Amino acid sequence: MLKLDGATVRFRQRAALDAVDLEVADHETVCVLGPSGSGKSTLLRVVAGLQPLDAGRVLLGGADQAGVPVHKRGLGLMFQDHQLFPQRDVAGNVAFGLRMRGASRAEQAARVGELLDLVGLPGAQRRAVAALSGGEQQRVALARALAPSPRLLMLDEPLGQLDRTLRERLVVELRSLFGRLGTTVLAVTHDQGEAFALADRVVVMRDGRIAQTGTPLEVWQRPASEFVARFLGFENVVPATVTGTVAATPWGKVPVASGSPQGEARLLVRPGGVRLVPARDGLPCEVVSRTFRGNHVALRLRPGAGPLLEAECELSASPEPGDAVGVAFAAGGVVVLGEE
Ligand SMILES: Nc1ncnc2c1ncn2[C@@H]1O[C@H](COP(=O)(O)OP(=O)(O)OP(=O)(O)O)[C@@H](O)[C@H]1O
Repeated sequence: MLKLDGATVRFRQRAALDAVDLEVADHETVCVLGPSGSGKSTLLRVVAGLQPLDAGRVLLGGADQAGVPVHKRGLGLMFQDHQLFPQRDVAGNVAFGLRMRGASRAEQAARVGELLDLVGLPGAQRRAVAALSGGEQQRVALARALAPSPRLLMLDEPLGQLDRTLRERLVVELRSLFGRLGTTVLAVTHDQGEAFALADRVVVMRDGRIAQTGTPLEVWQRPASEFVARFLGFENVVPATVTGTVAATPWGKVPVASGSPQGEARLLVRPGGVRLVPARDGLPCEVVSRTFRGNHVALRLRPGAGPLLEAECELSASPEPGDAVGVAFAAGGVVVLGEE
């Protein structure tokens, strides 16, 4: 469906996109994630035809898009800077792309009704856009982008303005909607929770390049590098020397999976791989803090040597700050990271 082939954009000397290769298959939802300035918006703008390439190609359905203007690419755009038209009502906004294509009034009305049902705003045709909540406006923007049945739907921070509860609900609705419609989606977000909930595949960007691509589970379980691990919020990363299935670290010996890369490496211990045991049976640590996180407790532990350790435990088994605990490591929660 979509292919980027060595896509490069430079602003002055700096590459905002640096020879990016990316493919999105029919019916696939791909989320591009990355810190501010990593090139996410530039990537979307290049695909939309809003930003010319300095090198490389963008292909849609196998056809090179060089010289093809935005409105001829068959894309649905829901961008932060593409606000709704405040002077038009909901129906006027949703029908925008249909009018541009010369659809009859009857066709427009039927399609608008269908789309408002789809996004959970049945009967909202005549409502004023300014009188809608943020979440409702977001749904109208989505209906507008979907109206002309685009071959590729592109979303830039689709739920960026909304509060967390609404975002979490909408993300689930969006995923099921895209599944039902068979829409192909390329979305950009800096919120990993959103990307992981929405995507079939995530692409993590760093400085205009792809740092890792994989299913949400693959990236979460096996971050490719220290950059990706830290971007995902993991903090237990230390230097290590791996020999067989054991890594020597500042926290002592840590088991690693057989087949792990050998020698000097950076090592990630996911909080789930840190098990609490009686103080005399493991690495002795003091509990520095604990934070309730819904169904578990996040702990910060200070070992005798090495950096602080993040751990997780059940609500009912949680020690208190100041308590002495022991730590054992589980190989299933340990990842030998690749080179940056
Ligand atoms: N029009 C422009 N002129 C000059 N530099 C630009 C322009 N647009 C983007 N850049 C630079 O290109 C780099 C990538 O920007 P881009 O907006 O693609 O990042 P992003 O990952 O979308 O960031 P954010 O999450 O903050 O929106 C940044 O260093 C940015 O400053």
